Amino acid sequence: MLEVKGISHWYGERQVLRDVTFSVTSGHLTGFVGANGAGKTTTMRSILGLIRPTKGEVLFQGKPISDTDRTRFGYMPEERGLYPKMKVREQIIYFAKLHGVDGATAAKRADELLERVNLAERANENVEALSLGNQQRAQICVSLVHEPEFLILDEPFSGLDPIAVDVVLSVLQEQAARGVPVLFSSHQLDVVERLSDELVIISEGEIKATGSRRSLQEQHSQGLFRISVDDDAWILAQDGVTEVGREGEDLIFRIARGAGDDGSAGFAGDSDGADIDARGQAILQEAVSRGPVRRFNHELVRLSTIFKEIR
Ligand SMILES: Nc1ncnc2c1ncn2[C@@H]1O[C@H](COP(=O)(O)OP(=O)(O)OP(=O)(O)O)[C@@H](O)[C@H]1O
Repeated sequence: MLEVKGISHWYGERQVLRDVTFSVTSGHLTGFVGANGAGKTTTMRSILGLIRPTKGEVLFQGKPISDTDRTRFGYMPEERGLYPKMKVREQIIYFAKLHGVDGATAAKRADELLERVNLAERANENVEALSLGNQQRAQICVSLVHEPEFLILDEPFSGLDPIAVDVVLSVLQEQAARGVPVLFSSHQLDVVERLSDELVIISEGEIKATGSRRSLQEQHSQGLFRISVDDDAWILAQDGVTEVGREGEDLIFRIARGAGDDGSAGFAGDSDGADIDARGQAILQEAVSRGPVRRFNHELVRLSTIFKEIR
């Protein structure tokens, strides 16, 4: 496990990280999400020892992280780090040797990895001859060739086509399944929603939320419902009910906490989750009495909505 503890960082007068604290555990992918300039790269560079944060520390397996630990990390930098004029396979072998892997093992692993990311046919081309997506596949091979104990990837999915996203994703999932903690940053919420099990959300240098994607979504989904009926105007006229969006014939609406105390939709009283659910049920019953209900369910909030709410 890797723990980031209370990291704050200033560039000159400007504070860009504020008491950043989170951990990355093994067995799954952790998505590090934030808008451009939120502080993801600065945090990752602090973990890697490429910058020394003004305050705070990073622990690996419970101890302050050392340079030796870091040689066992795999890193994919945002600016990518390949030599344009070197052949793809040679380059993977070169980086493996830099990490102390012997030549024969490096060659074997390079071939396996190139096969794995569907790049074997391009193995003997110069990096600069490859598309950006293929360069990224090569970069993934470089970050994995020394069989790292921790993987840290800065925007590994940006600029990839859907097939390449699936290839990179399955490679990362294999690593996670091997027990390697994987931290990847992204500003693409749709990608993160699909890919990561654990989330760390950062905004303007501050951690806004951490936890499993599912539990964060559930936490932010209280009072959110989806219904499909012929006429739904009466629902939106209820106290505390607001429209969140529409998809086809479906209305997605939220019942506010503490709403309905005037008795609308039948319920007064406490503002807890059970009460909101009861109000949802009351709306369903009324909808059924008014005509056919094609769909009614609790709606799980999209990550993009959570992101807007907590930012
Ligand atoms: N070397 C530097 N000197 C001064 N300011 C910097 C430096 N590097 C980054 N910053 C600033 O620090 C803030 C955080 O940047 P950082 O690159 O960590 O964000 P990010 O979340 O990775 O963004 P992006 O998604 O755009 O890469 C930004 O406002 C950025 O302009």
